[in-house]
Amino acid sequence: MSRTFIFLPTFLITDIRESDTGDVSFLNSDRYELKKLANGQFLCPGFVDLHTHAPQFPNQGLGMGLPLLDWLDKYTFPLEMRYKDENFAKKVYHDVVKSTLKSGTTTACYYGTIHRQSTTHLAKAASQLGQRALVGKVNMNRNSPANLVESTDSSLEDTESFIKDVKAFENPLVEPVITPRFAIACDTKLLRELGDLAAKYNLHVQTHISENVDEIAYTKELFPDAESYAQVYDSAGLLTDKTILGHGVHLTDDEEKLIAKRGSAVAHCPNSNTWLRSGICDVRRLWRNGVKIGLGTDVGAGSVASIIDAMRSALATSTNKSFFSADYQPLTFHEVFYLATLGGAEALGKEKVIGNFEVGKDFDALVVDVEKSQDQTPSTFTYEEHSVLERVQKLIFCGDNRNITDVYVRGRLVSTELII
Ligand SMILES: Nc1nc2[nH]cnc2c(=O)[nH]1
Ligand SMILES: [Zn+2]
Repeated sequence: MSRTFIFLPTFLITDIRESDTGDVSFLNSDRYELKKLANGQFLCPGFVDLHTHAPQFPNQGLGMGLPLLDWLDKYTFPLEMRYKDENFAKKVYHDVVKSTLKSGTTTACYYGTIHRQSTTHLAKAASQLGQRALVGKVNMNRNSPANLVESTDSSLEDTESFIKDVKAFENPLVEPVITPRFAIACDTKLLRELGDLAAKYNLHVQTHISENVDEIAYTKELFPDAESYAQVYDSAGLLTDKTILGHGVHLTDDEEKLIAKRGSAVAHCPNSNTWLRSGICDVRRLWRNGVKIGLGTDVGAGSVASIIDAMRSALATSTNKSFFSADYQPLTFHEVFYLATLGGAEALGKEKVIGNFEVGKDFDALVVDVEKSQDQTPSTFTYEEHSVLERVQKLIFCGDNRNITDVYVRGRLVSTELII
């Protein structure tokens, strides 16, 4: 049975429905575009990727198995240095945005590099290709290779210029985000001034927290007076209800409660946590402590840029955790689907705009196709009798980009431009 969906030029989801008799002739006007879903297709809310590094895409799949700090030195920092070259950045970033859109990511939180102009190219690519995006110029003023260390003043000046550059696009879908890399790479003064900038411009903040045990030990050495890693960010005014903290694998209960109290969110990045052997994040404990959570791909520590993979990895890691903790209930496919959509929207405070198809929200949507096909385009094997819920399971457990036929952001079909 195919069904008719109605797309309105307002870009909003409306409550106009096909009449009971199936008569849609009243819609034969220029105001509406009718699309019939083919057998096996269903509409899915667009995915939210809460944490990914656009400059690291060329390194996908490299250095897996190294611990975080060695991986940064050996693979990540040498690549990020190359983004001093704006032409290199422009080319990579265009492909990155095309690739994440093709993966069904309608909203992405991107880290750039320390380079202001190159990171502006990333924001421009998202703006031109129609993605909803939060884009951050990374701040680093210590404990990093010389080519990636900024002075405190230039880091702040460039960040403020970057904010103005992105705001000048006047695209409500693309926002600058304050992005201290992590506490190891930023001193107290820089962190505090970045907290002030976030408040001055009412911006989101993104950074890393408690991903790896050596990282936590080094942070404690650098901030001996802080009660905890979370406290370092909190003292700088960086824990707000617009903050997204990447990972949070080894947070204590007290830290989780502080994060919840401030209204900050955690980006759960299970693929990355596996390949850098960082650990297994206890999503249920974060929920119990009241922390908002969504999913992140964390490319290039994560090897796959797709939130479908992030859902599958979240299921796999929580299942593995349950083997060793008898009372641990693995996540369900319903729960990871929530994390990939509405959970991500709530983490960003955008739940009134995106995350599902409630009337009045923007139409950020994917046409998903899980029907078996001669030409092997979709990657699943499905018969007509499979219900929509079964098709959703197939997408999560066996699907990939080939199952995403169309991508809409705020009612605009963006996937037609995505032939890479
Ligand atoms: N996974 C990951 N963790 C980090 N911590 C600081 N920088 C990074 C990064 O680029 N990737
Ligand atoms: Zn990261």
